[in-house]
Amino acid sequence: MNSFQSVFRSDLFQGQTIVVTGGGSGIGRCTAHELASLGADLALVGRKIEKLETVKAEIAQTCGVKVSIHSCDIREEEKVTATVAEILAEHGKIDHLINNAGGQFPSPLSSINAKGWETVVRNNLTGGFLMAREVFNQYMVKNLGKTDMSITNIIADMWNGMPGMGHSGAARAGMLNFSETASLEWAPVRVNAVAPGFIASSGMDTYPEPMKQTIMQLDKTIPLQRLGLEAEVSGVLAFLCSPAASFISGSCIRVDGAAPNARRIWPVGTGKQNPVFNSFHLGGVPEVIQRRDAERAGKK
Ligand SMILES: CCCCCCC/C=C/C(=O)SCCNC(=O)CCNC(=O)[C@H](O)C(C)(C)COP(=O)(O)OP(=O)(O)OC[C@H]1O[C@@H](n2cnc3c(N)ncnc32)[C@H](O)[C@@H]1OP(=O)(O)O
Ligand SMILES: NC(=O)C1=CN([C@@H]2O[C@H](COP(=O)(O)OP(=O)(O)OC[C@H]3O[C@@H](n4cnc5c(N)ncnc54)[C@H](OP(=O)(O)O)[C@@H]3O)[C@@H](O)[C@H]2O)C=CC1
Repeated sequence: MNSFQSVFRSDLFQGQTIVVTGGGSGIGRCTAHELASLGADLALVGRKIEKLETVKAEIAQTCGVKVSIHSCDIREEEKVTATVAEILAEHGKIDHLINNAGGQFPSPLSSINAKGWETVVRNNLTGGFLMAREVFNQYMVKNLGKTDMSITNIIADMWNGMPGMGHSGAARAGMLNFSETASLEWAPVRVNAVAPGFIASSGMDTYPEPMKQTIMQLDKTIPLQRLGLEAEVSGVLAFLCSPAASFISGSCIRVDGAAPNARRIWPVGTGKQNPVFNSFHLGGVPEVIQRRDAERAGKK
């Protein structure tokens, strides 16, 4: 990625500092490029410093914004407190926090032990809470009303449950509720959630090959007929930090191609490629009903 072409105005975040957790790969890396291309100074947080160094070097090739990098496991309370203090010492301010770091291991519920459950809940709920609390307490609460500030929590499109993702789904549901409560307690700081569906991100490479193959074939079940792109999430994250979203708080924006709307009762899409849809908008007795009645009659 040599340069990021954003749809937003190139000086949108000039003079602002934005913290992106998980900025070393996938959606976080893409978001870092997008925000930097819009003039934001960045603080990138992740466990592996080498990944953050690479993204910092990539951004340095394309724009002159300030980028600081911070090795921190967001599950470690003391480390999070120290990291936010470090960011403030370097940048002097935090206008927006994008709580993107997260992840899980796929496993059926019956095989998850207490340590594994705890690991994933800490990664996708406690860690985001700690980051948000520290950014709010150390900076935002002292600057309320002076400028538009926001916190955006990445969750995941796991509505109605997802086999293999029980621990993560429970944590993400918690993160959504945390976002809603924080939007009440911390106003006028805007607190929102973004729920990506299946995104073809580098994060997908962490899954075993058979699962990746299954995910690649999910495009047929998604109404928009494809997986999402990292940039389609980063665009929404940039929007939520921008003045265009100044009256949006306590919300969750889904970025999922309408995947949860397709309940797999019948095929998705309209027009000739969808035999079920065709069968009942032409008037008369739909073909499916005729077939059902014929089958029933045959069974008598
Ligand atoms: C079904 C479709 C799936 C699509 C989902 C779509 C939505 C979501 C998409 C994404 O999230 S994309 C992002 C992808 N990236 C990741 O998910 C990150 C990959 N995972 C990790 O980095 C790590 O697994 C972790 C979750 C951060 C945990 O790492 P950590 O180093 O902290 O823990 P470990 O020491 O490895 O393990 C601790 C503990 O957890 C249990 N455990 C770990 N792995 C497994 C496993 N594969 N199966 C069962 N249990 C596991 C276990 O109790 C570990 O303790 P020990 O046994 O090692 O003592
Ligand atoms: N791709 C998808 O389809 C979807 C992704 N999501 C979520 O979006 C977010 C980004 O995912 P994606 O870019 O795809 O995947 P990645 O695995 O590429 O990104 C996750 C990032 O989070 C960092 N991270 C993970 N755990 C911690 C931790 N404990 N402390 C600090 N940093 C951590 C990782 O860096 P490091 O290893 O250096 O710590 C990594 O850079 C995640 O929360 C993911 O669960 C949600 C729905 C769908």
